[in-house]
Amino acid sequence: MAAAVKTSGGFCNTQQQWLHSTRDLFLHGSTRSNAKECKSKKTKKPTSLCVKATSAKVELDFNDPSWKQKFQEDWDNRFNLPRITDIYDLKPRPTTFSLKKQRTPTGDEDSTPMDMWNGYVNNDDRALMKVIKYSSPTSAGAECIDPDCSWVEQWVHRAGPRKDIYYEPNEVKAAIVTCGGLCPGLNDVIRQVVFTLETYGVKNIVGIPFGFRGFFEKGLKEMPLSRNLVENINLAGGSFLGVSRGGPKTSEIVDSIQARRIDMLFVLGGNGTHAGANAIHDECRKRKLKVSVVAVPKTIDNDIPLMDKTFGFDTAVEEAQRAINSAYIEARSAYHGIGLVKLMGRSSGFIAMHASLSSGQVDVCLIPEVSFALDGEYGVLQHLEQLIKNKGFCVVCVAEAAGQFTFCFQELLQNSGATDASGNAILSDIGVHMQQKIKTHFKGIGVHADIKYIDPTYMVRACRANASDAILCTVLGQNAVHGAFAGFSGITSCICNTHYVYLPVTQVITAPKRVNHKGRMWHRCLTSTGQPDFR
Ligand SMILES: Nc1ncnc2c1ncn2[C@@H]1O[C@H](COP(=O)(O)OP(=O)(O)OP(=O)(O)O)[C@@H](O)[C@H]1O
Ligand SMILES: O=P(O)(O)OC[C@H]1O[C@](O)(CO)[C@@H](O)[C@@H]1O
Ligand SMILES: [Mg+2]
Repeated sequence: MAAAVKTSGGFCNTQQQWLHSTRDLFLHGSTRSNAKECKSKKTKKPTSLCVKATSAKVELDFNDPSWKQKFQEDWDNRFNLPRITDIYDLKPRPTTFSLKKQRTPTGDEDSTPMDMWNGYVNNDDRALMKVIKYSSPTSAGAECIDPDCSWVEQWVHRAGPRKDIYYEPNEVKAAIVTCGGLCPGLNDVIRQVVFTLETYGVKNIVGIPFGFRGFFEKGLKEMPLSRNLVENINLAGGSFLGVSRGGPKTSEIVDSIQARRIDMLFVLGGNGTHAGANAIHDECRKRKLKVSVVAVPKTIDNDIPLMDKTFGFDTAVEEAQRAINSAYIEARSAYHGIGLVKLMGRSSGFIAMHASLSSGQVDVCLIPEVSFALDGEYGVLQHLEQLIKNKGFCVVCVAEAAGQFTFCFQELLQNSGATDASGNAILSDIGVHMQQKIKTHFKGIGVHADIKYIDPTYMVRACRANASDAILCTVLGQNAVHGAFAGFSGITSCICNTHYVYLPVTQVITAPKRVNHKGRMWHRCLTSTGQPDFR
């Protein structure tokens, strides 16, 4: 049987545009490069969310006894980490990274590594990407490779310090850049990258101001960084270096990297930034530059595939549930109160779903992955009417992309086709739209309704990282530096299945991760809200 596989956990009956399972990433590689449905309806131009799949697609014949081996070989090829030694003939040297430092009689630290220390990661160490073996494709949220769900094994490379390194620390110039929108934890990562570089013995560390623009804009000077300078930056939100969207062409960035003699570039950002980091890595390879480009996945949206979560997401959820709490208090205290909260998430509903779950105060959660009608017998407005009648008040949480970007469904709101400096589509305001619709509906039926609309927008991301994000940032930042010294480039430092790993950037820029509407988490959210199907 060829691999025209049944789709479990997809978003529409026709060919799925937004694929989210590992099985899909493997089997449907070529469907993703069909950008037809990703085109903006108005401009007919592909949106920047449609990044072409770079992974090879292997047709699997499940009657072939060696299909598992073929699958695994393709997997290993795709998840193999690119190294600077792929293009450069280099000899490694023993690492200078050691936590068991010997002390000289003067009390100064000597960075000579102790041979006996067993704290290094072997290049062949791996972590399992998936740990559930579904017995059937019909199991909730099943992600299966073959029709019988018989195969699970998928390994990725473990992150951490290696015994051998490919750079002389005292000759290294390392640069850090933070791109895209703000995200809690950016400063924590910057700080840990600097600390770890210094632990290796790097003296020349700089920050590139205001994202990729800092490579280009005249008047933006790189900032020398040191442990002393970044010691306390994690106590505040934002980015110590500044962020931006848009910016120069890849070739101009690499010209600048060459001119500045940068050996290691740490790129902190979301899916757009990762696409940029990959392009920089490719261009450096083309020019045969010995530069390690290492990304750290940042985005409150949590929409980068294959990883458990991106840093900043937990904090954003925590802040978002404060807004929900306020909406709940307002709604509960008003006669026929309706609390409405709109939460960020450019193309996915993770923040809305998790904040709804964590607050436990939401009656209706609306996300872009699940279509819904506002009007009609089974629409949201009819349900709100019932809630007001039965309970006296209610709370609605809507993701900013809800009713938009659904591709497979009827969209509620049309976008203007306008894009931001990075090429991301600018969304219509679903919150304001819903507020108006609710008002009109209740007026129309002659029932009093007191709507309190809260749009916390930038408040969920302009804050300092919470404890769990701070730990994640610490580990990811340190591992990014270990990855660069180990000679990897074009990788991202992330967490998969609770383990810290490196993934090739090519594997995480195929398409944004979206909530699996057939997955257990969304079903838990529905159990919590008690909302019906709005179609
Ligand atoms: N496909 C691409 N190729 C090269 N560079 C890109 C690409 N997409 C985006 N970039 C660059 O990456 C940077 C950040 O992109 P973007 O504004 O989309 O934010 P992001 O990294 O996705 O983060 P956020 O989650 O905040 O949106 C921008 O400077 C943009 O020019
Ligand atoms: O207004 P800005 O800074 O361009 O960013 C808004 C977008 O950035 C994010 O915070 C992260 O991608 C989205 O949730 C949101 O749509
Ligand atoms: Mg993005």
